[in-house]
Amino acid sequence: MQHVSWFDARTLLHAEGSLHAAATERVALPSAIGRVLAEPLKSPLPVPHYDSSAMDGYALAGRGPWQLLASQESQPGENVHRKTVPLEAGQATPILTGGLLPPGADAVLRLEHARLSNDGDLAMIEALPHFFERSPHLQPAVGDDIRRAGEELAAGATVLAAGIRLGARHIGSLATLGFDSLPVYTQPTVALAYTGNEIITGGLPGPGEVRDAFSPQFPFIIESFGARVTSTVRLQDSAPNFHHWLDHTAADILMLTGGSSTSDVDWVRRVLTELGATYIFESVAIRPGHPALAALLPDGRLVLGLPGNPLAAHVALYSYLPAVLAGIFGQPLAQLPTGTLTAAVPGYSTKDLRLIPVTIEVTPGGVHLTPQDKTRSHMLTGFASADALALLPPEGAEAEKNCQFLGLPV
Ligand SMILES: Nc1nc2c(c(=O)[nH]1)N[C@H]1C(S)=C(S)[C@@H](COP(=O)(O)OP(=O)(O)OC[C@H]3O[C@@H](n4cnc5c(N)ncnc54)[C@H](O)[C@@H]3O)O[C@H]1N2
Ligand code: MOO
Repeated sequence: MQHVSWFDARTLLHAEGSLHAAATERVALPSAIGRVLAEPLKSPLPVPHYDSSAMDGYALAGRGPWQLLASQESQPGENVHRKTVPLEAGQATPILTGGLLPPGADAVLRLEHARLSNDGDLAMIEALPHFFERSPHLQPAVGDDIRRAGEELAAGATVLAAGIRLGARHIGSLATLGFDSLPVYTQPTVALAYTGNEIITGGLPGPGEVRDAFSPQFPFIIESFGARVTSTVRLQDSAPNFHHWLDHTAADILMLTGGSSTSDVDWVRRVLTELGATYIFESVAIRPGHPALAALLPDGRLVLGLPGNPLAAHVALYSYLPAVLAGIFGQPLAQLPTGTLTAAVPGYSTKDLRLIPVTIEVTPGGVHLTPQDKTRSHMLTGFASADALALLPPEGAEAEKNCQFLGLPV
Protein backbone atom coordinates (compact mmCIF):
# COMPACT_ATOMS: atom_id res chain seq x y z
CA MET A 1 0.00 0.00 0.00
CA GLN A 2 1.64 3.23 -1.12
CA HIS A 3 0.37 5.69 1.44
CA VAL A 4 2.04 9.06 0.88
CA SER A 5 2.01 12.55 2.31
CA TRP A 6 0.07 15.27 0.50
CA PHE A 7 3.34 16.96 -0.44
CA ASP A 8 4.78 13.73 -1.81
CA ALA A 9 1.57 13.02 -3.74
CA ARG A 10 1.90 16.38 -5.48
CA THR A 11 5.62 16.00 -6.09
CA LEU A 12 5.17 12.51 -7.55
CA LEU A 13 2.41 13.69 -9.87
CA HIS A 14 4.41 16.72 -10.93
CA ALA A 15 7.37 14.47 -11.74
CA GLU A 16 5.09 12.12 -13.68
CA GLY A 17 3.65 15.05 -15.64
CA SER A 18 7.18 16.26 -16.46
CA LEU A 19 7.80 12.96 -18.26
CA HIS A 20 4.91 13.75 -20.63
CA ALA A 21 5.75 17.27 -21.78
CA ALA A 22 2.93 18.75 -23.87
CA ALA A 23 3.45 19.35 -27.60
CA THR A 24 3.25 22.86 -29.02
CA GLU A 25 0.64 24.24 -31.41
CA ARG A 26 -0.27 27.68 -32.76
CA VAL A 27 -3.73 29.03 -32.07
CA ALA A 28 -5.48 32.26 -33.05
CA LEU A 29 -5.33 35.00 -30.44
CA PRO A 30 -8.87 34.68 -28.98
CA SER A 31 -8.45 30.91 -28.65
CA ALA A 32 -5.26 31.36 -26.64
CA ILE A 33 -7.10 32.64 -23.53
CA GLY A 34 -6.53 30.11 -20.76
CA ARG A 35 -3.76 28.32 -22.66
CA VAL A 36 -0.13 28.03 -21.52
CA LEU A 37 2.43 29.91 -23.57
CA ALA A 38 5.02 27.53 -25.02
CA GLU A 39 7.71 30.04 -26.03
CA PRO A 40 8.81 33.44 -24.75
CA LEU A 41 7.24 36.27 -26.74
CA LYS A 42 9.30 39.19 -28.00
CA SER A 43 7.66 42.31 -29.28
CA PRO A 44 7.96 42.47 -33.08
CA LEU A 45 7.46 46.24 -32.92
CA PRO A 46 8.53 49.13 -30.75
CA VAL A 47 5.56 50.22 -28.62
CA PRO A 48 4.04 52.55 -29.61
CA HIS A 49 5.20 51.76 -33.09
CA TYR A 50 5.04 55.33 -34.45
CA ASP A 51 5.21 58.88 -33.09
CA SER A 52 1.65 60.08 -32.54
CA SER A 53 -0.50 62.62 -30.77
CA ALA A 54 -1.84 61.84 -27.29
CA MET A 55 -4.70 64.36 -27.69
CA ASP A 56 -7.08 65.85 -30.23
CA GLY A 57 -5.68 69.25 -31.20
CA TYR A 58 -2.92 70.67 -33.35
CA ALA A 59 0.54 69.38 -34.18
CA LEU A 60 2.97 72.28 -33.86
CA ALA A 61 6.43 73.10 -35.18
CA GLY A 62 8.56 75.74 -33.44
CA ARG A 63 7.21 78.60 -31.38
CA GLY A 64 3.74 80.17 -31.90
CA PRO A 65 1.60 81.74 -32.99
CA TRP A 66 1.35 79.20 -35.77
CA GLN A 67 -0.04 79.33 -39.24
CA LEU A 68 -2.71 76.65 -39.42
CA LEU A 69 -2.32 74.40 -42.44
CA ALA A 70 -5.70 72.94 -43.32
CA SER A 71 -5.85 69.18 -43.20
CA GLN A 72 -6.37 67.55 -46.57
CA GLU A 73 -9.90 66.66 -47.64
CA SER A 74 -10.90 63.26 -46.38
CA GLN A 75 -13.41 60.76 -47.70
CA PRO A 76 -16.02 59.13 -45.44
CA GLY A 77 -14.49 55.99 -43.92
CA GLU A 78 -10.96 57.08 -44.73
CA ASN A 79 -8.25 56.52 -42.10
CA VAL A 80 -7.32 60.13 -41.38
CA HIS A 81 -4.86 59.04 -38.68
CA ARG A 82 -2.36 58.30 -41.43
CA LYS A 83 -2.89 61.60 -43.23
CA THR A 84 -0.49 64.35 -42.46
CA VAL A 85 1.44 67.27 -43.90
CA PRO A 86 5.06 68.13 -43.10
CA LEU A 87 5.45 71.22 -40.92
CA GLU A 88 8.00 73.98 -40.84
CA ALA A 89 8.71 76.19 -37.84
CA GLY A 90 5.68 78.39 -37.16
CA GLN A 91 3.18 76.01 -38.73
CA ALA A 92 0.48 73.79 -37.23
CA THR A 93 -2.01 71.26 -38.53
CA PRO A 94 -5.04 69.55 -36.95
CA ILE A 95 -4.36 66.15 -35.47
CA LEU A 96 -6.45 63.48 -33.73
CA THR A 97 -5.56 61.32 -30.73
CA GLY A 98 -3.36 58.56 -32.13
CA GLY A 99 -2.82 60.45 -35.38
CA LEU A 100 0.58 60.14 -37.09
CA LEU A 101 2.79 63.01 -36.00
CA PRO A 102 3.72 65.14 -39.04
CA PRO A 103 7.41 65.41 -39.93
CA GLY A 104 8.77 68.57 -38.28
CA ALA A 105 6.19 68.62 -35.44
CA ASP A 106 7.63 68.92 -31.94
CA ALA A 107 4.55 69.31 -29.72
CA VAL A 108 0.77 69.00 -29.67
CA LEU A 109 -1.58 71.73 -28.50
CA ARG A 110 -4.86 70.39 -27.13
CA LEU A 111 -7.99 71.64 -28.85
CA GLU A 112 -9.32 73.25 -25.68
CA HIS A 113 -6.01 75.08 -25.05
CA ALA A 114 -6.03 76.75 -28.48
CA ARG A 115 -7.48 79.94 -29.92
CA LEU A 116 -8.08 80.36 -33.65
CA SER A 117 -7.76 83.72 -35.36
CA ASN A 118 -7.08 85.17 -38.80
CA ASP A 119 -4.11 87.17 -39.97
CA GLY A 120 -5.22 88.52 -43.31
CA ASP A 121 -5.92 85.42 -45.40
CA LEU A 122 -3.98 83.16 -43.06
CA ALA A 123 -5.71 81.02 -40.43
CA MET A 124 -3.64 81.33 -37.26
CA ILE A 125 -3.57 79.49 -33.98
CA GLU A 126 -2.23 80.48 -30.56
CA ALA A 127 -1.92 78.75 -27.21
CA LEU A 128 -4.21 80.13 -24.47
CA PRO A 129 -1.51 81.41 -22.11
CA HIS A 130 -3.25 80.67 -18.79
CA PHE A 131 -2.97 76.92 -19.52
CA PHE A 132 0.81 77.25 -19.81
CA GLU A 133 1.67 79.41 -16.81
CA ARG A 134 4.52 77.09 -15.85
CA SER A 135 6.04 76.97 -19.35
CA PRO A 136 8.72 79.53 -20.22
CA HIS A 137 6.98 80.78 -23.38
CA LEU A 138 3.39 80.29 -22.22
CA GLN A 139 2.91 77.58 -24.82
CA PRO A 140 3.48 73.82 -25.08
CA ALA A 141 7.04 72.62 -24.48
CA VAL A 142 8.78 70.34 -26.96
CA GLY A 143 7.33 66.82 -26.62
CA ASP A 144 4.08 67.85 -24.93
CA ASP A 145 1.22 65.45 -25.68
CA ILE A 146 3.31 63.39 -28.06
CA ARG A 147 3.56 59.62 -27.70
CA ARG A 148 7.04 58.68 -28.85
CA ALA A 149 7.66 55.41 -30.69
CA GLY A 150 9.26 52.86 -28.37
CA GLU A 151 8.58 54.76 -25.13
CA GLU A 152 6.64 51.79 -23.71
CA LEU A 153 8.78 48.95 -25.12
CA ALA A 154 11.74 48.57 -27.47
CA ALA A 155 11.33 46.26 -30.45
CA GLY A 156 12.57 42.80 -29.48
CA ALA A 157 11.84 43.27 -25.76
CA THR A 158 10.53 40.13 -24.06
CA VAL A 159 6.88 40.67 -23.23
CA LEU A 160 5.91 37.30 -21.76
CA ALA A 161 7.90 34.34 -20.50
CA ALA A 162 7.19 30.77 -21.60
CA GLY A 163 5.03 28.79 -19.19
CA ILE A 164 2.65 31.56 -18.21
CA ARG A 165 -1.06 30.95 -18.38
CA LEU A 166 -2.57 33.45 -20.82
CA GLY A 167 -5.40 35.52 -19.40
CA ALA A 168 -7.84 37.70 -21.30
CA ARG A 169 -5.79 40.83 -20.51
CA HIS A 170 -2.63 39.38 -22.01
CA ILE A 171 -4.48 38.96 -25.29
CA GLY A 172 -5.38 42.64 -25.59
CA SER A 173 -1.79 43.64 -25.06
CA LEU A 174 -0.49 41.06 -27.56
CA ALA A 175 -3.01 42.22 -30.17
CA THR A 176 -1.58 45.75 -29.97
CA LEU A 177 1.86 44.27 -30.65
CA GLY A 178 0.61 42.71 -33.88
CA PHE A 179 0.34 39.03 -32.90
CA ASP A 180 -2.28 37.02 -34.81
CA SER A 181 -1.55 33.62 -33.32
CA LEU A 182 0.45 32.31 -30.39
CA PRO A 183 2.55 29.21 -29.66
CA VAL A 184 0.82 27.34 -26.83
CA TYR A 185 1.07 23.90 -25.30
CA THR A 186 -1.53 21.39 -26.41
CA GLN A 187 -4.08 20.74 -23.70
CA PRO A 188 -3.80 17.43 -21.89
CA THR A 189 -7.08 15.58 -22.28
CA VAL A 190 -9.19 14.40 -19.36
CA ALA A 191 -11.95 11.78 -19.46
CA LEU A 192 -14.31 11.83 -16.50
CA ALA A 193 -16.34 8.99 -15.06
CA TYR A 194 -18.76 9.55 -12.19
CA THR A 195 -19.78 6.52 -10.16
CA GLY A 196 -22.49 6.03 -7.58
CA ASN A 197 -25.78 4.20 -8.27
CA GLU A 198 -27.36 6.42 -5.64
CA ILE A 199 -26.53 9.61 -7.56
CA ILE A 200 -29.29 11.51 -9.34
CA THR A 201 -28.71 14.48 -11.63
CA GLY A 202 -31.86 16.54 -11.19
CA GLY A 203 -34.71 17.35 -8.82
CA LEU A 204 -35.00 16.83 -5.09
CA PRO A 205 -33.22 13.69 -3.88
CA GLY A 206 -35.17 11.28 -1.70
CA PRO A 207 -33.67 9.37 1.27
CA GLY A 208 -30.82 7.18 0.02
CA GLU A 209 -30.46 9.30 -3.10
CA VAL A 210 -27.85 12.04 -3.54
CA ARG A 211 -27.75 14.92 -6.00
CA ASP A 212 -24.61 14.86 -8.14
CA ALA A 213 -22.20 17.43 -6.73
CA PHE A 214 -19.56 16.94 -9.44
CA SER A 215 -20.85 16.86 -12.99
CA PRO A 216 -22.29 20.41 -13.05
CA GLN A 217 -18.91 22.04 -12.44
CA PHE A 218 -16.00 19.56 -12.58
CA PRO A 219 -15.47 20.02 -16.34
CA PHE A 220 -15.33 23.79 -15.85
CA ILE A 221 -12.81 23.50 -12.99
CA ILE A 222 -10.68 21.03 -14.94
CA GLU A 223 -10.66 23.22 -18.05
CA SER A 224 -9.84 26.27 -16.00
CA PHE A 225 -6.70 24.41 -14.86
CA GLY A 226 -5.68 24.19 -18.53
CA ALA A 227 -6.78 20.67 -19.50
CA ARG A 228 -9.55 19.71 -21.96
CA VAL A 229 -12.40 17.44 -20.95
CA THR A 230 -12.96 15.10 -23.87
CA SER A 231 -15.62 12.80 -22.45
CA THR A 232 -17.79 12.31 -19.39
CA VAL A 233 -19.72 9.21 -18.47
CA ARG A 234 -21.79 8.02 -15.56
CA LEU A 235 -20.72 4.50 -14.62
CA GLN A 236 -22.97 2.14 -12.76
CA ASP A 237 -20.85 0.79 -9.91
CA SER A 238 -19.37 -2.41 -11.25
CA ALA A 239 -15.95 -3.81 -12.06
CA PRO A 240 -16.85 -4.72 -15.69
CA ASN A 241 -18.13 -1.17 -16.35
CA PHE A 242 -14.94 0.35 -15.01
CA HIS A 243 -12.81 -2.18 -16.86
CA HIS A 244 -14.63 -1.38 -20.12
CA TRP A 245 -14.29 2.37 -19.58
CA LEU A 246 -10.54 2.12 -18.94
CA ASP A 247 -10.11 -0.13 -21.97
CA HIS A 248 -12.07 2.08 -24.37
CA THR A 249 -11.36 5.63 -23.33
CA ALA A 250 -8.63 7.62 -24.99
CA ALA A 251 -7.38 10.50 -22.82
CA ASP A 252 -4.16 11.50 -21.13
CA ILE A 253 -5.84 11.48 -17.74
CA LEU A 254 -8.75 9.26 -16.73
CA MET A 255 -10.47 10.71 -13.71
CA LEU A 256 -12.95 8.75 -11.67
CA THR A 257 -15.10 9.95 -8.77
CA GLY A 258 -16.18 7.60 -5.98
CA GLY A 259 -15.50 3.94 -5.55
CA SER A 260 -12.10 4.66 -4.06
CA SER A 261 -12.42 3.30 -0.54
CA THR A 262 -11.30 -0.16 0.50
CA SER A 263 -14.62 -1.80 1.27
CA ASP A 264 -15.75 -4.91 -0.63
CA VAL A 265 -18.07 -3.01 -2.97
CA ASP A 266 -15.19 -0.83 -4.14
CA TRP A 267 -13.86 -2.45 -7.27
CA VAL A 268 -11.63 0.30 -8.55
CA ARG A 269 -8.45 -1.04 -7.03
CA ARG A 270 -9.30 -4.58 -8.15
CA VAL A 271 -9.68 -3.55 -11.80
CA LEU A 272 -6.53 -1.45 -11.74
CA THR A 273 -4.61 -4.43 -10.46
CA GLU A 274 -6.17 -6.67 -13.15
CA LEU A 275 -5.08 -4.22 -15.83
CA GLY A 276 -1.49 -4.18 -14.59
CA ALA A 277 -1.59 -0.54 -13.48
CA THR A 278 1.31 0.76 -11.43
CA TYR A 279 0.35 2.88 -8.46
CA ILE A 280 1.91 6.30 -7.99
CA PHE A 281 0.07 6.36 -4.68
CA GLU A 282 -2.83 4.40 -3.27
CA SER A 283 -3.90 6.81 -0.57
CA VAL A 284 -2.81 10.12 0.91
CA ALA A 285 -2.28 11.07 4.55
CA ILE A 286 -4.82 13.90 4.58
CA ARG A 287 -8.34 14.57 5.78
CA PRO A 288 -10.59 14.86 4.01
CA GLY A 289 -9.55 12.97 0.93
CA HIS A 290 -7.36 10.11 2.13
CA PRO A 291 -8.70 7.47 -0.33
CA ALA A 292 -7.50 9.37 -3.44
CA LEU A 293 -5.31 7.32 -5.76
CA ALA A 294 -3.10 7.80 -8.80
CA ALA A 295 -1.95 5.00 -11.08
CA LEU A 296 -0.37 4.53 -14.48
CA LEU A 297 -1.85 2.13 -17.00
CA PRO A 298 0.67 0.13 -19.01
CA ASP A 299 0.08 2.39 -22.04
CA GLY A 300 0.98 5.52 -20.02
CA ARG A 301 -2.51 6.90 -19.34
CA LEU A 302 -2.81 8.33 -15.85
CA VAL A 303 -5.74 7.31 -13.66
CA LEU A 304 -6.76 9.68 -10.88
CA GLY A 305 -9.30 8.31 -8.44
CA LEU A 306 -11.09 10.95 -6.39
CA PRO A 307 -12.96 9.98 -3.24
CA GLY A 308 -16.75 10.05 -3.45
CA ASN A 309 -17.38 12.30 -0.45
CA PRO A 310 -17.94 15.70 -2.06
CA LEU A 311 -15.48 17.82 -0.07
CA ALA A 312 -12.87 15.05 -0.21
CA ALA A 313 -13.28 14.89 -4.01
CA HIS A 314 -12.83 18.64 -4.41
CA VAL A 315 -9.79 18.66 -2.13
CA ALA A 316 -8.23 15.92 -4.27
CA LEU A 317 -9.13 17.66 -7.55
CA TYR A 318 -7.54 20.98 -6.50
CA SER A 319 -4.54 19.24 -4.95
CA TYR A 320 -3.52 16.81 -7.68
CA LEU A 321 -4.66 17.81 -11.14
CA PRO A 322 -2.81 21.18 -11.11
CA ALA A 323 0.33 19.35 -9.95
CA VAL A 324 0.24 16.94 -12.93
CA LEU A 325 -0.55 19.76 -15.35
CA ALA A 326 2.29 21.93 -14.06
CA GLY A 327 4.65 19.04 -14.84
CA ILE A 328 3.18 18.57 -18.33
CA PHE A 329 3.45 22.32 -19.04
CA GLY A 330 7.05 22.51 -17.80
CA GLN A 331 6.10 24.74 -14.88
CA PRO A 332 7.45 24.37 -11.34
CA LEU A 333 5.12 23.09 -8.68
CA ALA A 334 3.50 26.21 -7.22
CA GLN A 335 4.99 27.40 -3.94
CA LEU A 336 2.36 27.57 -1.22
CA PRO A 337 1.71 30.98 0.32
CA THR A 338 1.20 31.41 4.05
CA GLY A 339 -1.26 33.30 6.21
CA THR A 340 -2.39 33.50 9.83
CA LEU A 341 -5.50 31.91 11.23
CA THR A 342 -8.08 34.30 12.67
CA ALA A 343 -9.62 31.57 14.85
CA ALA A 344 -8.54 28.33 16.47
CA VAL A 345 -9.24 25.01 14.74
CA PRO A 346 -9.85 22.08 17.10
CA GLY A 347 -7.84 18.86 16.81
CA TYR A 348 -8.91 15.77 14.91
CA SER A 349 -8.77 12.08 15.71
CA THR A 350 -6.35 10.91 12.99
CA LYS A 351 -2.68 11.69 12.45
CA ASP A 352 -3.31 13.12 8.99
CA LEU A 353 -2.66 16.60 7.64
CA ARG A 354 -5.92 18.50 7.41
CA LEU A 355 -7.06 20.73 4.59
CA ILE A 356 -9.58 23.16 5.99
CA PRO A 357 -11.61 25.55 3.81
CA VAL A 358 -10.83 29.16 4.75
CA THR A 359 -11.69 32.60 3.47
CA ILE A 360 -8.80 34.99 2.85
CA GLU A 361 -8.59 38.62 3.85
CA VAL A 362 -5.53 40.63 2.92
CA THR A 363 -4.81 43.66 5.12
CA PRO A 364 -1.69 45.81 5.60
CA GLY A 365 -1.02 43.52 8.60
CA GLY A 366 -0.83 40.39 6.45
CA VAL A 367 -2.91 37.56 5.02
CA HIS A 368 -5.67 36.38 7.34
CA LEU A 369 -7.32 32.99 7.01
CA THR A 370 -10.74 32.49 8.56
CA PRO A 371 -11.68 28.83 8.97
CA GLN A 372 -15.14 27.93 7.71
CA ASP A 373 -17.45 25.68 9.63
CA LYS A 374 -19.50 22.85 8.09
CA THR A 375 -16.40 21.38 6.56
CA ARG A 376 -16.67 17.66 7.14
CA SER A 377 -15.93 15.35 4.24
CA HIS A 378 -19.53 15.15 2.98
CA MET A 379 -20.22 18.89 3.36
CA LEU A 380 -19.86 21.53 0.66
CA THR A 381 -21.55 24.58 2.19
CA GLY A 382 -18.41 25.89 3.93
CA PHE A 383 -16.20 25.07 0.95
CA ALA A 384 -18.60 26.85 -1.42
CA SER A 385 -17.59 30.27 -0.13
CA ALA A 386 -13.97 29.47 0.76
CA ASP A 387 -10.99 31.05 -1.02
CA ALA A 388 -8.36 28.48 -0.05
CA LEU A 389 -7.60 25.27 1.82
CA ALA A 390 -5.41 25.84 4.89
CA LEU A 391 -2.93 23.07 5.70
CA LEU A 392 -3.19 22.29 9.41
CA PRO A 393 -1.70 19.66 11.66
CA PRO A 394 -4.01 16.94 13.04
CA GLU A 395 -3.82 18.35 16.55
CA GLY A 396 -5.48 21.56 15.37
CA ALA A 397 -4.15 25.09 15.66
CA GLU A 398 -4.51 28.19 17.80
CA ALA A 399 -5.67 31.51 16.41
CA GLU A 400 -2.74 33.55 15.00
CA LYS A 401 -0.92 30.41 13.89
CA ASN A 402 0.90 30.84 10.60
CA CYS A 403 0.09 28.15 8.05
CA GLN A 404 0.43 27.33 4.37
CA PHE A 405 -2.59 27.36 2.11
CA LEU A 406 -3.61 26.13 -1.32
CA GLY A 407 -5.59 28.74 -3.25
CA LEU A 408 -8.91 27.85 -4.85
CA PRO A 409 -8.73 29.95 -8.01
CA VAL A 410 -12.03 28.73 -9.47
N1 LIG B 1 -15.11 1.48 6.27
C1 LIG B 1 -14.68 2.62 5.71
N2 LIG B 1 -15.57 3.40 5.10
C2 LIG B 1 -15.17 4.55 4.55
C3 LIG B 1 -13.81 4.92 4.61
C4 LIG B 1 -12.90 4.06 5.23
O1 LIG B 1 -11.70 4.34 5.30
N3 LIG B 1 -13.38 2.91 5.76
N4 LIG B 1 -13.43 6.10 4.06
C5 LIG B 1 -14.45 7.12 4.01
C6 LIG B 1 -14.01 8.24 3.30
S1 LIG B 1 -12.91 9.21 4.11
C7 LIG B 1 -14.41 8.54 2.06
S2 LIG B 1 -13.90 9.96 1.29
C8 LIG B 1 -15.32 7.69 1.35
C9 LIG B 1 -14.76 7.36 -0.01
O2 LIG B 1 -15.72 6.63 -0.64
P1 LIG B 1 -15.67 6.26 -2.15
O3 LIG B 1 -14.61 7.03 -2.86
O4 LIG B 1 -15.63 4.80 -2.27
O5 LIG B 1 -17.01 6.86 -2.70
P2 LIG B 1 -18.48 6.32 -2.55
O6 LIG B 1 -18.52 5.26 -1.52
O7 LIG B 1 -18.98 6.02 -3.88
O8 LIG B 1 -19.19 7.61 -2.02
C10 LIG B 1 -18.91 8.18 -0.77
C11 LIG B 1 -19.95 9.23 -0.47
O9 LIG B 1 -19.88 10.23 -1.46
C12 LIG B 1 -21.11 10.41 -2.10
N5 LIG B 1 -20.93 10.73 -3.50
C13 LIG B 1 -20.35 9.97 -4.45
N6 LIG B 1 -20.40 10.59 -5.64
C14 LIG B 1 -21.06 11.75 -5.44
C15 LIG B 1 -21.45 12.80 -6.29
N7 LIG B 1 -21.20 12.77 -7.60
N8 LIG B 1 -22.11 13.85 -5.75
C16 LIG B 1 -22.39 13.89 -4.42
N9 LIG B 1 -22.03 12.91 -3.57
C17 LIG B 1 -21.38 11.86 -4.08
C18 LIG B 1 -21.80 9.07 -1.94
O10 LIG B 1 -23.18 9.17 -2.10
C19 LIG B 1 -21.38 8.68 -0.55
O11 LIG B 1 -22.15 9.35 0.40
O12 LIG B 1 -15.55 6.48 2.01
C20 LIG B 1 -15.75 6.62 3.40
N10 LIG B 1 -16.09 5.36 3.94
O1 MOO C 1 -10.75 11.23 3.85
MO1 MOO C 1 -12.41 11.13 3.60
O2 MOO C 1 -11.84 11.51 2.11
O3 MOO C 1 -12.37 12.11 5.00
O4 MOO C 1 -13.68 12.03 3.29
